[in-house]
Amino acid sequence: MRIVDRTIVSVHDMHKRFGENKVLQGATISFPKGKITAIIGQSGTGKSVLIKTIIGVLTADRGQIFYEGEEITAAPPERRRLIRRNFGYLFQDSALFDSMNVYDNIAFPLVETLRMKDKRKIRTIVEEKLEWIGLPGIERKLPSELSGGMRKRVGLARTLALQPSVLLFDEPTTGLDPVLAESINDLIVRVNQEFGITCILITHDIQATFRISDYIGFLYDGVIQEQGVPADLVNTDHPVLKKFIDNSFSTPLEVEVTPCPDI
Ligand SMILES: Nc1ncnc2c1ncn2[C@@H]1O[C@H](COP(=O)(O)OP(=O)(O)OP(=O)(O)O)[C@@H](O)[C@H]1O
Repeated sequence: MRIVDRTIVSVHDMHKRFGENKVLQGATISFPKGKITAIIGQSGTGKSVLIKTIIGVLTADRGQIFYEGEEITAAPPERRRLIRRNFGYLFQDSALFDSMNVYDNIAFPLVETLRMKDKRKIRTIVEEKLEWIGLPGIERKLPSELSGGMRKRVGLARTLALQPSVLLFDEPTTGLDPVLAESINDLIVRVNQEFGITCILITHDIQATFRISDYIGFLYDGVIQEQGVPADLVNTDHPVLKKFIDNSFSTPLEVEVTPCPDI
């Protein structure tokens, strides 16, 4: 494993089972600060479960999660809640409130989570974020009036309004046509480059993953089997990962191989 960047979030020896279904069986992974890291693996291997334990939607049976060196899993509930404010999450279905227009959807967490009261400030943030996602002026629209790609963008605007340090994306391009999927991938790169936000990504779009990620972790059998820069994974000796990558690419994969010092 080659990681040369400072870690912001790490998961150590994570275990999670649902009845007899042992999903995570000692998963350990580090997420370098200010980088894009993707978790790949076959369907049903527990990628969503892993990121849901990171943001606290699911509670792990065993294991530790650290943020900036502080163990979230050992922190008292109030402290845990505060630390997790640094995390944003873009749900697969964007999770917008259907009965609220775009403005209220984006303003909602500012009022509810940050207890912001200054209406002018809230308006400025909402307008800024809509501008940034390339959809200015849609404040009055309802989610039902938006396309799938637009809903994803609005979901992203809402998450960005809270200024997270770490943003987790669960299948951000699923259900979108290739052009829209590409535009969402571009936005992930922009989120990372313009705001320096650490991005954690799970996706079935393996081609895009290898293109936009700085690091990739391969989850199999409840464990992160390998983590490294894309070129490391392409050149893996791990038979299952090798097969997974071969099956994911119909055309030969081109990954720029840059020298990367070992630590
Ligand atoms: N809340 C839950 N209750 C019971 N079982 C669950 C729950 N959430 C996930 N699972 C099970 O955990 C396993 C891993 O699911 P998960 O959604 O994390 O897989 P995944 O790797 O993200 O798959 P995909 O790539 O298809 O989205 C599956 O067998 C799933 O049925």
